[in-house]
Amino acid sequence: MLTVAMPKGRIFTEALVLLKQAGYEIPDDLEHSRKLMIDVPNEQLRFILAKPMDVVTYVEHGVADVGIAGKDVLLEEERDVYEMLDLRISPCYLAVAGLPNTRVHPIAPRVATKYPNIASTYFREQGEQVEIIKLNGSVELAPLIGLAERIVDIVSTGRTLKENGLVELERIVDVTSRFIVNPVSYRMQDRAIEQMVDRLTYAIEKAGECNEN
Ligand SMILES: Nc1ncnc2c1ncn2[C@@H]1O[C@H](COP(=O)(O)OP(=O)(O)OP(=O)(O)O)[C@@H](O)[C@H]1O
Ligand SMILES: O=P(O)(O)OC[C@H]1O[C@H](OP(=O)(O)OP(=O)(O)O)[C@H](O)[C@@H]1O
Repeated sequence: MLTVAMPKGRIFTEALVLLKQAGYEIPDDLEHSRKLMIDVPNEQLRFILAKPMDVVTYVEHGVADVGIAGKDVLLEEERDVYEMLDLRISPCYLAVAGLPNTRVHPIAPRVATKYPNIASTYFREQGEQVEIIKLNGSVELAPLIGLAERIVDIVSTGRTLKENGLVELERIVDVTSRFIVNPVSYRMQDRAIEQMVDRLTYAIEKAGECNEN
């Protein structure tokens, strides 16, 4: 049996569509109950439902063999997992944003973000020294209230930036969800995992063809 760590929230629905396209039987419980661990004996799968940032932790520790995680999460913390597939779902990107005509503080520029590592690497590569302020959400609030001049955050439709009067300043990196695998599971359960990779690859290609038409 393979244990699959699924991210609750935004990615979940799109991931289920992909799994269904790959021909997996998805029980109603997975979509509609509050259960966090659901077995699908016919498929030899156990699903666990975790916060998106925690999926990688479950897979890294081997309590889940495989999982689905945003590239943003994988970039933020270096983890010992294999990234096997770009599932091409939940697309968005990480960007630097601020109020229009943002004046960066000359001595102590501050950047608020949920992604302190990605942000500090980015500004270091740009040759800019900044103070990173870690937030857990509602990051767009920071420039409005004077906590930081700039933010690094996810942009998808751009609606949150727009409705808060912020503008995108620089685009950092594109993000989609990835299929990740525990390295030991990959050795011990290679056939089952390869089969899942093949089925998902087929579903990704099928979804790609549908988008083209
Ligand atoms: N507009 C978006 N905002 C945030 N994440 C997005 C967006 N579009 C796609 N994603 C992807 O979804 C993942 C986050 O999903 P979600 O927002 O459900 O989790 P979360 O932010 O951890 O949840 P919560 O808001 O409950 O803390 C990201 O890691 C990213 O890969
Ligand atoms: O470009 P958009 O389509 O508006 O999406 C981007 C927004 O969505 C996410 O926030 P979320 O709703 O997850 O809330 P959070 O700020 O609490 O993380 C993200 O952090 C942005 O704020």
